[in-house]
Amino acid sequence: MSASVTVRVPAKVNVQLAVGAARPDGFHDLANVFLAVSLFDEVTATPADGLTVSCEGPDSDQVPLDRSNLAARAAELLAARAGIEPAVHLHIAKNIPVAGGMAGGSADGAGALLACDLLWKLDTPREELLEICAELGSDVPFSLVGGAALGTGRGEFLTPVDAGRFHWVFAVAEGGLSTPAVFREFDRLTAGTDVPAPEASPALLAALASGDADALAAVLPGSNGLQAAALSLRPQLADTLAAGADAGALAGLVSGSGPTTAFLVRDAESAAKVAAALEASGTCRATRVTSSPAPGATAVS
Ligand SMILES: C[C@@](CO)(OP(=O)(O)O)[C@H](O)COP(=O)(O)OP(=O)(O)OC[C@H]1O[C@@H](n2ccc(N)nc2=O)[C@H](O)[C@@H]1O
Ligand SMILES: Nc1ncnc2c1ncn2[C@@H]1O[C@H](COP(=O)(O)OP(=O)(O)O)[C@@H](O)[C@H]1O
Repeated sequence: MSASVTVRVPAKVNVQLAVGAARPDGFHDLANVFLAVSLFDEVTATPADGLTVSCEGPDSDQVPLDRSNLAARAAELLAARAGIEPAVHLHIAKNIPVAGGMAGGSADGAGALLACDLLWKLDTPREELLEICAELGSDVPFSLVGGAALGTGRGEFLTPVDAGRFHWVFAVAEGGLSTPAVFREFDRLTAGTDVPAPEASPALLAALASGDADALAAVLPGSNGLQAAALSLRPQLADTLAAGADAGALAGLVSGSGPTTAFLVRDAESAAKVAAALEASGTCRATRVTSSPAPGATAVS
């Protein structure tokens, strides 16, 4: 019998993020078109006496190792439902930027949930796993499912959508941005205006399904409703977006709440060139070359 289970989980970019007005519970209704990209964290669950977390990777010093870690919270919630002790060590191999708008914490939560479910042989129905994900956070259900999906409600109700293959370069910023702070800035910037109910764009969904990079590039500008708020809190991101455009990206946008920026490029060759130019521009800390769609949480051992 294997002594541990490792699950690989993708990062995401939001090709559309339509944001409604703040709800009474403080959340915002969204039309959130999620796309999983080939940048992965890995979560390994190993039997242990208690619940512990460790993390390795370039940003690992920014990851909490206590029970506030979403991976630990996932193990606790699953164990409580099953009526067992969360006796597991969770090791996170982290590649997804922390507090970068790429759902890295959500990925680890979904990864830990699946890893513990397999380790403890619980065989929890998919629907129940998705309920636990939604309890962990708005983005966590999508991390489990991956691919491409429209998220409604606060992003937790998912409908799969068609997506062709696309190539992306991500520019990782220095430091993170707090998701609640970006939503608060959205509220400040839209105060006194009529914020329409969020709706997925049929043109964007058609472009996503077509796999035609030029068609998707044409509809990406303005598709992220949090971009103005992220730029307001981090004006330097405008320089990164300009550097990506100068480097030949077909389109650029802030990834979710930022501060990572995402650049749609034509192919793998163009991705390498755009990544090199972005790194040389001095407007970002690092780059990651990816493609989409990527699968959701998947056991690899
Ligand atoms: C903005 C998005 C876009 O996919 O992700 P990031 O770009 O940060 O990764 C998500 O909506 C983030 O989802 P997630 O990071 O899971 O957020 P949660 O833990 O559920 O909520 C954190 C906080 O963000 C705000 N929040 C989140 C989701 C939502 N629909 N409305 C909100 O106002 C609330 O202030 C909430 O207290
Ligand atoms: N496993 C985890 N990985 C990263 N951050 C985590 C994790 N668990 C909890 N966090 C907390 O969540 C915050 C948001 O992290 P993250 O999910 O990476 O960003 P974003 O919400 O922008 O996608 C971090 O600053 C950190 O305090």
